[in-house]
Amino acid sequence: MSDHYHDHEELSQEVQADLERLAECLGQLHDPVSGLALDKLDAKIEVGFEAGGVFAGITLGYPCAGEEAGWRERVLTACEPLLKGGPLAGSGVQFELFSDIPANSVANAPESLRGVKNIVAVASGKGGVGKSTTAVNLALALMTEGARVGLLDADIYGPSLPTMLGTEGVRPQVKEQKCFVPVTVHGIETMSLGYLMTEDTPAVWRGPMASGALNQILTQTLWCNAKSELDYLIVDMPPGTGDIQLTLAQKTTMAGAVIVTTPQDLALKDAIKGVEMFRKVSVPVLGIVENMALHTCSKCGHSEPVFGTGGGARIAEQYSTHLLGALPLAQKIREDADSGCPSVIADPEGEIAAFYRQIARRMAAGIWLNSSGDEALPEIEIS
Ligand SMILES: Nc1ncnc2c1ncn2[C@@H]1O[C@H](COP(=O)(O)OP(=O)(O)OP(=O)(O)O)[C@@H](O)[C@H]1O
Repeated sequence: MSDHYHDHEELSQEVQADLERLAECLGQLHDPVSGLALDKLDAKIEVGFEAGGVFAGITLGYPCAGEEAGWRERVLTACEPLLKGGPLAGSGVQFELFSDIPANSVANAPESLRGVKNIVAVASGKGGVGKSTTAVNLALALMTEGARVGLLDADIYGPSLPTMLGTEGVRPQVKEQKCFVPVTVHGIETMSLGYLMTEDTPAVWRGPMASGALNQILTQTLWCNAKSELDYLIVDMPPGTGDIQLTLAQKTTMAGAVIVTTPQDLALKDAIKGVEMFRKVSVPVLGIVENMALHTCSKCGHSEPVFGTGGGARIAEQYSTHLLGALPLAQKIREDADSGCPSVIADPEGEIAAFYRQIARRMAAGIWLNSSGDEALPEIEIS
């Protein structure tokens, strides 16, 4: 991890001792996403004293811009007792939150995927449950939390990403006659079979031939270059749990999978098949997203669980995974997706964007925990 602060002054022993105590206090603060104390996580804590002020830095392994204000408050509260007396008395505190996202990529990945740190599948056992809407908003939410994100629309039966991102009719550039350059939109890098289809694309191409084309855009898209890498590549998987899904999961060596479901029984049965499919190929299931969980009447404000309740949580418990979050059945989610400006971008401060950002942080924290093991100790640096 990079050092954010450096030695500037010789510190007295008293100041050193207080900074050590401060680092210890910060180590006991709980990360709200994983629920674990920093000293149980592979976090980095930096404390220092310079020009009469204390600085404190915390580095987490997932993008967490939305948690900054909360962390600032907790850190300032933790610092308070040490600033009441002793050598640090009366000092101001400068706090910064950083993220350093670990890579779960593999050595034998195709060249174009080598700079991609984490590939995450968004899948559903059943069609029409809102998998693409979730994948698009999740990718954008990770970006707004501070990550560099790519989104691959692998839904060969009906690529919907161009509609949801307002990129219909866009054609990706081709570099050196062999690689596609992803289309940058709303701050993320995107690629879709939809960018290569025209209205005249024969239906057959959408079936068996499309799976060949899918393999091609996966391995021949320039997701990264020498100057940049992607923290996450979100793959909007084709619905179902057939051979295409299985091959894709195996071929790309994924950091994890997110299963989208609605709460009704039929969708839940299919979601279980999805969980089992990823288990079979040793892809960790990062959690379940329950979509269209509650409907709130826009006239009277009454909320109803149209498709039943608690199904996502039950599967999560049964299969020892997490319920990452639940989205309401909201006209706004559909309207935003249809208009090419998904809710996370259309209303970044709104309640729906907050749901997606929370899901994104939970998912990314899950990848971090998987890659570091829960019991890793924090790196503490005092300067
Ligand atoms: N939470 C929601 N509230 C309201 N509408 C939603 C919600 N989630 C998705 N939708 C709408 O439901 C429809 C289906 O969503 P989407 O295309 O994301 O599903 P999918 O599971 O990817 O479908 P497919 O299997 O066909 O690819 C879209 O019109 C979308 O805007």
